[in-house]
Amino acid sequence: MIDPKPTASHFIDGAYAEDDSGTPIPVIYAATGEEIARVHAATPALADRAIAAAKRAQPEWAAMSGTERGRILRRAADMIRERNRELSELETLDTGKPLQETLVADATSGADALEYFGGLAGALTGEHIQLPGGDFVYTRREALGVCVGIGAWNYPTQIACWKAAPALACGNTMVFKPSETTPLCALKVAEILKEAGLPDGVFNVVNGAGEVGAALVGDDRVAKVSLTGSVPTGRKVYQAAAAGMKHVTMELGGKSPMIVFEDADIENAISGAILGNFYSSGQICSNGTRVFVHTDIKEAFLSRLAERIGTAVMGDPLDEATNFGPMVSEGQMNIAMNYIAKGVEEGARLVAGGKRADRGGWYLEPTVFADVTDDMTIAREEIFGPVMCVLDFTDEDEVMARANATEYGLAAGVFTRDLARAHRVAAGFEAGTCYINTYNDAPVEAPFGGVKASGVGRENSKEAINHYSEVKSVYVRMGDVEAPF
Ligand SMILES: NC(=O)c1ccc[n+]([C@@H]2O[C@H](COP(=O)([O-])OP(=O)(O)OC[C@H]3O[C@@H](n4cnc5c(N)ncnc54)[C@H](O)[C@@H]3O)[C@@H](O)[C@H]2O)c1
Repeated sequence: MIDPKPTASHFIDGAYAEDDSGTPIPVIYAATGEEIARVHAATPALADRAIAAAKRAQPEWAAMSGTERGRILRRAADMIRERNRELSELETLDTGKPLQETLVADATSGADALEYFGGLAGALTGEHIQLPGGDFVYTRREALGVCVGIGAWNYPTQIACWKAAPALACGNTMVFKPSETTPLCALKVAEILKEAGLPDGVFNVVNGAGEVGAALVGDDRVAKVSLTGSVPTGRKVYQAAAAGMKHVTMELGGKSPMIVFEDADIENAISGAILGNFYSSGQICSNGTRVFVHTDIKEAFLSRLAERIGTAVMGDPLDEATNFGPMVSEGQMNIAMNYIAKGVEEGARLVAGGKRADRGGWYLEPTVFADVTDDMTIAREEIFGPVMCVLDFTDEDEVMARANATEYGLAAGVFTRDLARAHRVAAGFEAGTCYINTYNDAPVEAPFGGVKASGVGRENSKEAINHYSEVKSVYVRMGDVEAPF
C-alpha cells in the first residue's frame, strides 16, 4: 500500500521543494475523515520560483525536436501504466473514489493523454501557401510560452496530465496548481515526468488555494491559463487572464440533460443514467443530472433504476468490490445534502436514497428525485454529488427547448433506437460534448469541453493543439518590392 505522504509540498525546477511557512493544508481521507498527509501552500517566493524555472526552461524545451519531446512524454505514459496500482491507490486516498474506478479511469487516462500527445508532438507542422508570382507564405506553429494549469479535485491525476500533455507536446512549459482538496497526485506526475527524462523546470507543481492560483494567473510571464473548476471561479480567472491578454482554456461546470425516448433500450438508458449520476459519487462535471424520461416509460424506468441502485456496493474505497464511495469532503457532502433538502421542500418525489449513510466518512446515498420540474433549484443548479433529477416529457420539440434552457452547455445525451432522431437531437443540443446511446465516455482522441457558461476551448484530441500553440505566418516575396515612391 502506498504511503500518501509526499516528499514535500511542491515540485519546482526538477526537485521537491518545501517552505513550512506556507499555510498548512491537511489532506483528509474521505472514507474515514482522518488526516493522512499535510502540505503547505506555496509562499509568493515559491510561486515566483516555479514561474521563473518554467520561463527559463521553455526556449530550450521548444527547441528540441517534437519527436524528442514526444519520446519523453511516451516514456512517462509507460511508467504511469507500470505504476498504475500505486498511483490509483494514491488517487483513492486523495479523493475517496473507489479503487475499482481509479484503477481504470485516472492514471490510465493520464497515460493515454501523454501517449497521444507524445505521438502527435513530432507531427506538428505549419503550412505552405502558394501565391501569385511565385510568392508564398509559410506558417510556423509555435509554443505560447509558460502555461498555468489549475485543477479541480475530482480527477487530480487525469486533470494534471490532460493539461500537461498537450502543453508540453507543443513546446510550452507548465506550472500546475492542484486543488487544495487533493494536493497529492500531481506531485507524483511531476516526479514520473522527471524520471522519464523531462528537463528541469518544464513541469512544476505548486500547491495552495485560490490565492496561489490567482497569483499565477496574474503573473506577466504567463502566456496561457487552463482551468478546470466551477463557473464562478472560471469567470474570475477568465477576467484576470483577459487583463494580460492571455490565452485561456476553461473547463467548467454543467447541468447537462440526458433524454430517454420511449423507444430507448431501457437497460442501456439506466446504465447511462447511473454512469452519468453516480460514478465518482456524482462528482463529474459532464454528468447528465437532468434525466428527461418520456412519460410512457417513466414508471418502468424509475422502478428498474431503484432496483439497480439497490445493488450498489458502498464501502471501503480501497476494497475493489466497492463501487460507490464517499464524497470528497465534508463540505461537498453538506452542499449536496442541502440540495436534497431543497428538493424535498420544493415538492420533488424522493424515490431512492436522500440520506447520509450510517458510517464514518462523507458517504451520501445514491439519490433519485422524480416529478422534478424545470423551475426547481435541484433542476437548475449544479449539485456535484450523487443526486439524479428525473423530469417528465412527451414531445421532442418541447424537451429540446427545456434541455437547452440553461446557462450551461458542457454535455448532453440521448437514448433512442430511432437513428434519425438521435442525430437530429445531437445536432440540436447546445452542448460541447454529446452522446448517443451512451454517457460520459471521454477518450483522448475526442475533443472534450463545453459551450455557453461551461467553458472555452477544448481538451484532448487534435483540437487541444490549437489551444496550446499559435500560428505565425511568414510572407516570402520572390520578386522586387513595388512601392509608390
Ligand atoms: N469541465 C470540466 O472538465 C470539469 C472537470 C472537473 C470539474 N469541473 C468543475 O469543477 C467544479 C468542482 O471543482 P472545485 O470545487 O475544485 O472548483 P473550484 O472552482 O472551487 O476550484 C477549482 C480550482 O481553482 C482554484 N481557484 C479558486 N479561486 C481561484 C482564483 N481566484 N484564481 C485562480 N484559481 C482559483 C482552486 O484552488 C482550484 O484549484 C465543478 O463546478 C465541476 O463541474 C469541470
